[in-house]
Amino acid sequence: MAKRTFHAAHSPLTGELAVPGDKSISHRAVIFGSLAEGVTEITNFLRGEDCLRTIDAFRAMGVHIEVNEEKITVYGKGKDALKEPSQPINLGNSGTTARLLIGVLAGLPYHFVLYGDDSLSGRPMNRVTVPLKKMGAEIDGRTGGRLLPLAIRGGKLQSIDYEPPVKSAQVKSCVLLAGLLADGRTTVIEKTPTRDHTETMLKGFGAMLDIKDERISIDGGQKLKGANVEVPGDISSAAFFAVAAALVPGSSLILKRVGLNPTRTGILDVLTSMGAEITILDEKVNGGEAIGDIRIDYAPLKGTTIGGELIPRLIDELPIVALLATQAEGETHIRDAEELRYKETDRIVAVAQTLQALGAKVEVTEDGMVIKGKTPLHGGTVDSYGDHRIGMMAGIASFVTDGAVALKNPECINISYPSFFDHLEKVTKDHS
Ligand SMILES: O=C(O)C1=C[C@@H](OP(=O)(O)O)[C@@H](O)[C@H](O)C1
Ligand SMILES: C=C(OP(=O)(O)O)C(=O)O
Repeated sequence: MAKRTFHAAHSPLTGELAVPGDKSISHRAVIFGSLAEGVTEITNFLRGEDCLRTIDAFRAMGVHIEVNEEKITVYGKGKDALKEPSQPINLGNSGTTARLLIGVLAGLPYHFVLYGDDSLSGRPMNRVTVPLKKMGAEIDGRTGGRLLPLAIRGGKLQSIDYEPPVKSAQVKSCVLLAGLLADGRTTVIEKTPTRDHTETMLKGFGAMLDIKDERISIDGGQKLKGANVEVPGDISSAAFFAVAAALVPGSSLILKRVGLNPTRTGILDVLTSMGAEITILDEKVNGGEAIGDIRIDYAPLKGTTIGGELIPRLIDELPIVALLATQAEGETHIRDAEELRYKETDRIVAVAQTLQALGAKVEVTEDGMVIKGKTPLHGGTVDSYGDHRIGMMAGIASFVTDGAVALKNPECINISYPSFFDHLEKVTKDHS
């Protein structure tokens, strides 16, 4: 079993770091490029395992996709050119590939079989199969179509008005993608906003959307046109080094060209409310997405309360926020975050167990956790549980532990941040 040791490193983080491309936007660029007519060039694409699964899935349907050092090129020929794959599609560990792809496949007149790794095979798919079956798709799978492997018989879909029972950009995106391929107007009703990259990119590929208050509507049958996408840095990856800088006295770190879409910047709100100094530099809009540099200056931290509409704006950052909270004066309450239980692991349990193993005081609640700070952390051996965000949280913990953190199963970090170890080495070597 592979193990990785993170030596305790307490010197300030300074200088600049460019984190890899945004995972959500990279997936979508391949999906829309494959459905579009014409060439789509994607720069700063995230070469993490999850996004490579999305490329493989469309290649299996006959889309020509070139992967070069500087860009990904998708030679889209429109959705009617997609072919029935001869083999089952392996989705690996990627929830986003699974949920968004199912929305596309439901609208194609073919048969598909989808499967994933152990983690993905335990994650709920009924959140997307329920609306798609209402639209007319035939889908079956384990436990009555709730879990992978799934078999899909796609075809003609009818439009629906649908209010997802969970706050999920994956579900919204799935229904909008199926709506694009359906007859009539499909509407997703979203009371709490979730990341809106699908809506932004659909427009960038030439589709018309009607967005009024909580209603996002799309008319089926619209043709997409290939477009170029420059993927911003992933704020969910930047969050690990932003937190590291916020943890180590004397740090002043600049994270370059990070996506600042307001549906994703909850982490910056939390860092600020806990006392860290955050400055945005050089902000601009590129392809409908805000982007800029983030400077994080260390300042003493205090506990906070995180819940409600903030949760979807930082759902993937909650593990690293929990580590931050161990070093803040007072209690931090995380509420309304039951969705964490349906990620790569039950992240409420995995975060609590990992931090407790390093000496933190974390109490698990039904929909979140309570973290008591400021608590000294010690070194130890922990497991990623195969969850990239847990593994990276453990790595960043070594900025505050009094001894080394040994991580079992570190390879999962390649899912979203293949250069994580190099970047960790860079910020520690440059400045220790
Ligand atoms: O749409 C997306 O790209 C994502 C949405 C979120 O999932 P949910 O939609 O399940 O909240 C997030 O956790 C995931 O990493 C990426
Ligand atoms: C939950 C995540 O991704 P996905 O749902 O795509 O597996 C994540 O990246 O933290």
